Amino acid sequence: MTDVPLLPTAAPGSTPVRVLTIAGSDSGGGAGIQADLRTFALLGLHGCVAVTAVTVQNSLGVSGFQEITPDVVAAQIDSVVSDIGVGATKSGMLASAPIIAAVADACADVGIGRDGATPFVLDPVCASMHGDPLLAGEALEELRATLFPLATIVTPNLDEVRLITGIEVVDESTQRDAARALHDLGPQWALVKGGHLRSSDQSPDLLFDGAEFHEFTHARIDTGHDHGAGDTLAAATASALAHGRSVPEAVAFAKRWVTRGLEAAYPLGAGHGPVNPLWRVRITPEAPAR
Ligand SMILES: Nc1ncnc2c1ncn2[C@@H]1O[C@H](COP(=O)(O)OP(=O)(O)O)[C@@H](O)[C@H]1O
Ligand SMILES: Cc1ncc(COP(=O)(O)O)c(N)n1
Repeated sequence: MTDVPLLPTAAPGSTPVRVLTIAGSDSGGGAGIQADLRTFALLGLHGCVAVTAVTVQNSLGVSGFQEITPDVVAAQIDSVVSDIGVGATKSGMLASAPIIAAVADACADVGIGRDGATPFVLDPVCASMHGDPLLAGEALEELRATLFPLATIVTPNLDEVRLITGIEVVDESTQRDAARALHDLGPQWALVKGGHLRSSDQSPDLLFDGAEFHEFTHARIDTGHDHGAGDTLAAATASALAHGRSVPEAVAFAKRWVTRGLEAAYPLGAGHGPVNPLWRVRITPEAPAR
């Protein structure tokens, strides 16, 4: 099992480091806001949420979703930041162009993003792992134009890289091309995740800041239970950034965290089970399986 050095935790009774996720709800509990909150809690952070959409989802796929109105999404961000304060923010499913525009305005207003004080991890979620759309097609341009330039780091998977840049990543060289193209869209750092690089026995994630490449890799884990892997990686990155880690340190930490979660992933329902951060909870004696 992968060794994960953990983040410092607050003493009982003292306020933990806070972090905000702007994302959709997954009724199956494996991805989206639920994955983010599992990661935040098990790393000892206090997670706040701005819900963008409620999906009807289980291990087999997403059968529908209801968007939250853009003004309510923006108001959640403002409400949390003005009172509770957050050390970092991550976004996931944003559903539509009007929600993206409202998120961009709200983040800029409260100092979230590369020119503000609060680091912003932008996971440009376009579809679920089952291929069900989670972002309107016409919203891609809004994402590129308004949120990419605000991001401290963007974390697309290879399908999202293709949609955003038109580049098909098949090897190390095209992964570098994609990182350059993503960086040109304005984020401080671009991370091209290699989880979908099925031709490799590795899962190489490539980080680029316009000058230097950093690679984070691990041997590919043979599991069909990888639901929520991207959300978990982005949530752990935001958690480490909230603790003041640099971007390369935060990604290195998050890569180990998601790898450990993939090693401990469990079956759920008839489809894909989730990445599992619950390995952190050690209850003895072990409960019998149900
Ligand atoms: N089978 C696997 N073995 C090891 N790491 C994986 C595997 N699948 C995904 N990962 C890692 O999980 C994280 C999420 O990656 P990816 O699956 O590409 O994103 P998404 O969940 O957004 O589709 C990345 O760090 C990736 O390298
Ligand atoms: C609400 C929500 N957010 C994000 C994902 C992506 O996760 P995955 O790629 O594992 O399906 C999802 N399925 N649902």
